[in-house]
This record gives sequence, structure tokens and C-alpha cells, in this order.
Amino acid sequence: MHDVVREVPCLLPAMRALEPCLPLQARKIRFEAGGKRLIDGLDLSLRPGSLTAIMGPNGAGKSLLLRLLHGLLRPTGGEILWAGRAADSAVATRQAMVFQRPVLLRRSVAANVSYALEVRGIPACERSARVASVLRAARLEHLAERPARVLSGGEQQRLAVARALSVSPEILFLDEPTASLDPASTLAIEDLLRQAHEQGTTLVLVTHDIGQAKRLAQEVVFLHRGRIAEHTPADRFFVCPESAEARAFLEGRIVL
Ligand SMILES: Nc1ncnc2c1ncn2[C@@H]1O[C@H](COP(=O)(O)OP(=O)(O)OP(=O)(O)O)[C@@H](O)[C@H]1O
Repeated sequence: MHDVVREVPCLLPAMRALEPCLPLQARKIRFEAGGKRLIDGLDLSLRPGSLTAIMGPNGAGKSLLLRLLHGLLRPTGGEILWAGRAADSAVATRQAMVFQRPVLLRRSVAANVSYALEVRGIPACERSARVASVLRAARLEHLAERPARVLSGGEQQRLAVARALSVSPEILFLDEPTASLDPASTLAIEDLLRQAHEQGTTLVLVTHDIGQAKRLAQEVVFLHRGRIAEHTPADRFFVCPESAEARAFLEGRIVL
């Protein structure tokens, strides 16, 4: 019997530096505002190359946690370490974030990607190849010269993900990237994320979509009231969650 060798198309450009990715650790981080402790002494370790879904009820602190990890907010206590060291300015260039509502420039689709590359210091001679490559991966090449803001919601979010991936982040943070998209657009984004993950990108995804977490995640961090109720391999989480809060959440009961 012959082995069937399937050629898997490599749609995203192989742009990652060959150095190893950094593990990211949050140690006893807290975030307080308005007299409330919104993130409460949280410890979290993310393995390089992992794909983690952050889940939990509304107001649990999922977006806050993502913003703290990405460095958009400073913890009021504790520390965030990259490979054992405090984040410095270089760390900012090794990560990217995609928000629920894409923030696109009043420029063409291609120029949105090209600008992101310019800001990250990618030489002009490399930019057009990278732009073409990520737009192809996101199936947006035919819209390259269209103003980004006239694209459909699904296309805009695909562009936001493609733009984030164009800079070859080691870690990509995504805050409910498909929350307002239809199933086809959702699957197209998931496809891009899968490709990026296969190429070694560490992904941290906040999602309310249980189906999406089942399709994508290797690990689930379940947040409740600013604390981690559990951090479990995804296959176990969906079959046998450890915490009462996660069990209630998965059964569709209200988690207060
Ligand atoms: N920068 C901030 N300053 C003060 N309070 C904040 C800040 N950001 C979020 N909060 C509050 O922290 C709590 C957690 O917010 P967060 O957006 O992280 O929740 P979430 O788990 O992402 O919820 P949802 O699923 O509804 O998006 C909320 O009560 C919110 O009002």
C-alpha cells in the first residue's frame, strides 16, 4: 500500500524568526479600579506554541486579563514575565492583538497591512511580498485596493487578523474576534488562526463561543470574578470540568 502524501498549502508566509518563542507568565497579578479588585492575584503560565481559550461569564475579567498580558494595562500588583524577565519595549514587537471590533485605517486593504509592517520597522523592500502573502492567506487579495472601511464585517475582521499576523507575532491575543460574525466568516477566521498556530504562533483567545473553543483550543482558562477557577486541557474541560462555575457555564446555567 502506498502512503498518500498530501501537500498542505502553506498560505501564511514563513516569517517567524528561528529563535525560540518566549513563555509568558503572570505572577499574582491584580488589577484594582474604583475600589474594586477586578483581577485578583492571578497566576497563569502560557507555553510557547499553545492555543488557549479564556472563557467565563460576562464581567469575569477576560478582556482585562488579555489587556494586562498584552501590556495595554499595567497590573496594580504582581508581575508579568516574558521568559522570566519583566516586559521591556522589545516585547511589544513580539506580540499583537485583535479586538472584537476591528480598528482599521482610512486606507486601502493593502495599505492597512503595509502600514503595520512599516510601524514594526519591516524594510520597504519586504513589505509588498508580505502584504500579498497575508492577503492571500486571508482570501482578501481581490480586495487589496478597496478602502478597508467599505468591506463587510467579516472581511474587515479577516483583514484585522491578517494584519496582526503580517508582523509575525510570537503571541497573538484575540478578544472575541468572531463575536459579531456569521458562521462562514467565523470559520474563515478560525482557519487563519489554525494556520498561524501550525506555524508556531502562540494564541490566546477570549471567546464566549463554546463550539469555537472546542474546535480550536488546546487549553481552557476559566475565569470567575477575576480569578482562575480552572486551567485545564480542552478535551478534559468540555467533558469533565473541575470547577462548579465551569460546569454551570457549560450547562447554560447562570454563573454569578
Ligand atoms: N480599565 C478599566 N477600569 C475600570 N474597570 C474596568 C476596566 N476594564 C474593565 N473594567 C471592569 O472590570 C470588569 C471585568 O471587565 P471585562 O471587560 O474584563 O469582563 P469580561 O469577562 O471580558 O466580560 P464580557 O464577557 O462581558 O466581555 C467589569 O466590571 C468592567 O466594568
